[in-house]
Amino acid sequence: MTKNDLKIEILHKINNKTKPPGSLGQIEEIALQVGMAQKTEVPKVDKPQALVFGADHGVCAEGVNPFPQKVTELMMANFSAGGAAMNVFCRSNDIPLQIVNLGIVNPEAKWPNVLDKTIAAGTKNLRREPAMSMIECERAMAVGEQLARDAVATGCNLLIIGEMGIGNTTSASALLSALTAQSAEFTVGPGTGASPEQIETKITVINEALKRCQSTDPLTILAEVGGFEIAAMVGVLLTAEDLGCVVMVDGFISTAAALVAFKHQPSARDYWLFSHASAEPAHQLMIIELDAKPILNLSLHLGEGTGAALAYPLVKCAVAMLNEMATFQSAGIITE
Ligand SMILES: O=C(O)c1ccc[n+]([C@@H]2O[C@H](COP(=O)([O-])O)[C@@H](O)[C@H]2O)c1
Ligand SMILES: Cc1cc2nc[nH]c2cc1C
Repeated sequence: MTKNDLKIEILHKINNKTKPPGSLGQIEEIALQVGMAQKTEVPKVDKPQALVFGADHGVCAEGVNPFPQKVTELMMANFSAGGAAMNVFCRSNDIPLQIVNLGIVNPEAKWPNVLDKTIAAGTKNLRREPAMSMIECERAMAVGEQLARDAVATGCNLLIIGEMGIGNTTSASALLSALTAQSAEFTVGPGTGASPEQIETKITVINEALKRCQSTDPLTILAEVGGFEIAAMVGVLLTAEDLGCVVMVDGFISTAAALVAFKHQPSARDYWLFSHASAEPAHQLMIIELDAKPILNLSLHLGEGTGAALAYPLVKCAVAMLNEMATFQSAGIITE
């Protein structure tokens, strides 16, 4: 069956359900997108897998973040113990959660239930030099790709991505600026609660990084101003198309990863669901650039994959609608 034939078939199925046409709004669009991604009119999202990537950022040396860098490590311990918001939401919605350490400043730190895929003890300071070498960036992307492949090989039919890394809103804003030629004044925001002075510093830091990094290649830009956890998410997002697996994108930082992946491989975008509109103001600019339609709008700005874990039940309902809801014919409802 061609792609277009499948689309017509799924739309026909949705339109014959016992409801006025289009009355389930975006739920109908989600059902269509998941069916198209899985190349079937009977898709499944009953085996989700959340992958949350943690890493530290050298740019913290510039004082761009209100919370101390050490919080990345402390939060890894919190994830390990099951106490973070993402642990709670995943447990509530029966989503298996894998935390992955891509490289925090303390190389000694190890935790139960946290996969150690350390690339280096945090990135370099992107104000002064490339955050990663191209080799490090490719290695981090390969971690994401391999985990996505392993998950799908063991039956996963929906991936959720999230991140944790103090300082990573500066990377996300820098990626947005570099990829869309928008000045840092428009792409920088409060992150975890930056003061007006810290926001000014973020803008200066990004402007200096952009002066150094003149490349237009998305993966070079990723290495220059991104982070290990962002690169790992890019790896997952780029693999989705090959796997025919939907990836649920979370907030500001994971959408920055989506922007990198989209600029590198535009066709992969059809495999991503945007779970929510982040309260970080420049997320809106990313959403416009990606022509995305976030599912939720709850003023979230935590990251970790929390928005995606919260939106997952709606995706489940969209698929259940497609698979289980009666049609006018099966319910015996005659309309003419
Ligand atoms: O996902 C979002 O929309 C979001 C918006 C602002 C902050 N965060 C989280 O906050 C951390 C980065 O914030 P900052 O201020 O240290 O750059 C990082 O761990 C992110 O997960 C996440
Ligand atoms: C406590 C805390 C938890 C987080 N989770 C994701 N980003 C975070 C940032 C902070 C500061």
